[in-house]
Amino acid sequence: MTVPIVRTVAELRATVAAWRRERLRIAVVPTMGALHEGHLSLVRAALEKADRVIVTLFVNPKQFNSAADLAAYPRTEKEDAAKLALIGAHMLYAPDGAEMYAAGFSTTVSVIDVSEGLCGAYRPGHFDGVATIVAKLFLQTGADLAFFGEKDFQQLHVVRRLARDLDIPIGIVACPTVREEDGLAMSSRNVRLSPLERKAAPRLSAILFDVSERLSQGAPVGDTLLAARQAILDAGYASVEYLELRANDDLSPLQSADRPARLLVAAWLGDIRLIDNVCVRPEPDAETVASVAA
Ligand SMILES: Nc1ncnc2c1ncn2[C@@H]1O[C@H](COP(=O)(O)OP(=O)(O)OP(=O)(O)O)[C@@H](O)[C@H]1O
Ligand SMILES: CC(C)(CO)[C@@H](O)C(=O)[O-]
Ligand code: BAL
Repeated sequence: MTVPIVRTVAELRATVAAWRRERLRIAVVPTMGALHEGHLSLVRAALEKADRVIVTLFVNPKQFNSAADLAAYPRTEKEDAAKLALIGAHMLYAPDGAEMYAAGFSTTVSVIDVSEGLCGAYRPGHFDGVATIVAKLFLQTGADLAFFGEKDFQQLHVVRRLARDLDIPIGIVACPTVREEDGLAMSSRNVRLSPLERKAAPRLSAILFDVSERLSQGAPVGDTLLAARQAILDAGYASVEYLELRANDDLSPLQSADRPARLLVAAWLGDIRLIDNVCVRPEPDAETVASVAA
């Protein structure tokens, strides 16, 4: 089994046009490759909701803040294609840099507000790079639906705002974070952790879950987050960039967990930057709302 690999916008458009003539529903799953179960969960979710699923693979230089991080980013296209073929994706769209950014490329898509603070504060220009490439991928594929992981929670908000503000007719679907058995959020960068760092890594999610529980029971936000920062450092992390409570729906800063919220963190383990987030006071699901109303 193989998955067709498409390298050019022209070939992508020709295939999409043929699918459109058959009135097929098309989904896109943007990635930077080095696919793991987190990515595959997005592809499976897309396969459930659409007739054709395009997975994109482009290590986007415009969203990296450091040349070393870009150079070290894992590139495993052959293995990625094999994984996608196995689960039945319909296309791997893997353009090269010149196809995406032709000579003289001069446009930046910049989403304000939701891109400020959190990762936006520590990775200047990052979300401009993300918004620019995601806008291109949406317009190139013309997909009906796009699937993103909650692991990159701020990115999810940026992409939703981008589609809304630019009237791009695409539904953004959020998928839950997939974790290793020990709780570590799956990430392509995890392979760069040393064995010792990999052992320490899951303390981050354990602390997040613990703090989330305490905040939803009314623990004071300031003191609880201060103690949690120290606990992350005690677990072997070199530094904590941010550990913040934000509103689930618009990412505004919160001083108390009196509405559905997210606890978001970025921390360095050795020279690897890890991010994670968990919900605090999850939104009641439709069934709970119905039973309370009854
Ligand atoms: N553990 C995960 N669970 C669910 N979705 C994920 C997970 N990891 C990544 N994704 C999603 O996959 C898509 C592509 O992400 P990306 O290729 O950057 O992978 P990554 O593992 O997040 O890599 P890295 O964070 O090291 O750049 C994004 O929508 C991202 O949110
Ligand atoms: C959305 C994305 C593929 C854009 O390059 C990237 O930011 C990612 O992998 O999350
Ligand atoms: N998952 C977000 C991609 C990045 O770290 O650049």
